[in-house]
Amino acid sequence: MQVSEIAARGIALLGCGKMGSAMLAGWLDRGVSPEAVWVIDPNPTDWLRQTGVHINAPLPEAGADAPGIVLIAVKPQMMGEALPQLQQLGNGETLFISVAAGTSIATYESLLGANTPIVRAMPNTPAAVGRGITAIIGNACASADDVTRAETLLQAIGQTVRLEAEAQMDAVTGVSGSGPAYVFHLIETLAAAGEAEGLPTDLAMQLAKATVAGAGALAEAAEETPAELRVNVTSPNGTTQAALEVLMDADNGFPPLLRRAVAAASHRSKELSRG
Ligand SMILES: NC(=O)C1=CN([C@@H]2O[C@H](COP(=O)(O)OP(=O)(O)OC[C@H]3O[C@@H](n4cnc5c(N)ncnc54)[C@H](O)[C@@H]3O)[C@@H](O)[C@H]2O)C=CC1
Ligand SMILES: O=C(O)[C@@H]1CCC=N1
Repeated sequence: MQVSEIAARGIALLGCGKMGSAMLAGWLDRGVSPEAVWVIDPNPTDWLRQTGVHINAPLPEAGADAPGIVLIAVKPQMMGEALPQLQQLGNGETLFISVAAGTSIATYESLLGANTPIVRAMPNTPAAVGRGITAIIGNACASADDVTRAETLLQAIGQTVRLEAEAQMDAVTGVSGSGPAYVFHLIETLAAAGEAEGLPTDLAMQLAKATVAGAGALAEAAEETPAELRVNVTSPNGTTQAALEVLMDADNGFPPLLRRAVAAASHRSKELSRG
């Protein structure tokens, strides 16, 4: 199934910030007609205005002309204000897809009606360059076709994976949803450490960015596991071993630090779902 076929019945996009605009850009690149997209956002950007999509125009009414898909990409805190205008499309043919962190399927069912097909998704910001990864799960009303349509739409911004249970979404959010921020912080701190060792600021940042991007690309392309790739860099008694003795320390190294960071993100995701 092509994205343009899925969009033929119309897509309403609620919220067109970082995530919404990455998805919209991916769909338009894949041949979706701007005429098929209705964006609702009180702060349309210049980029959005020049796409030719409908902006804050009245949505086609519920029934035969209703959009086939509503994609919700507002902040969880804005949901109470933003969602009521779409309630009339609940309990019908329209498939709702949400990328909001910590907003549970049960919350949408209570707002839109228990007979509403809903797919909950968790993308990440490398979506902006088509390199995101999005985990998805449908509710009991979502048919196999609904989940496939959601998956195809989200593949416009990168890979997708299907979850077995909604409960996995909190851990997914802690690993891949928030994960790009951990990697960006790794780049910042690697560059700062290079500067502390005497490198000029720009050179240290260039080295740190290229190292993280190159290692990421190698980890994805190589047949070896990340652990094997790590061993390949590490000469006995060499420089890498000296660094890894610090980083792999069981009490103060990466393992307990990342364990705590991912647990904190997952915990916050659970708190958000409780409202
Ligand atoms: N940024 C990230 O790394 C990720 C974000 N998400 C989720 O994606 C959703 C959107 O996040 P971002 O795009 O980062 O936020 P953002 O702040 O860039 O975009 C939110 C958009 O919603 C619009 N908005 C505010 N009130 C509205 C209303 N009443 N009706 C319609 N639109 C309204 C804002 O004008 C803004 O353009 C959030 O729910 C977040 O949890 C999910 C995964 C990763
Ligand atoms: O920080 C957040 O809550 C969102 C969800 C995942 C990434 N950003």
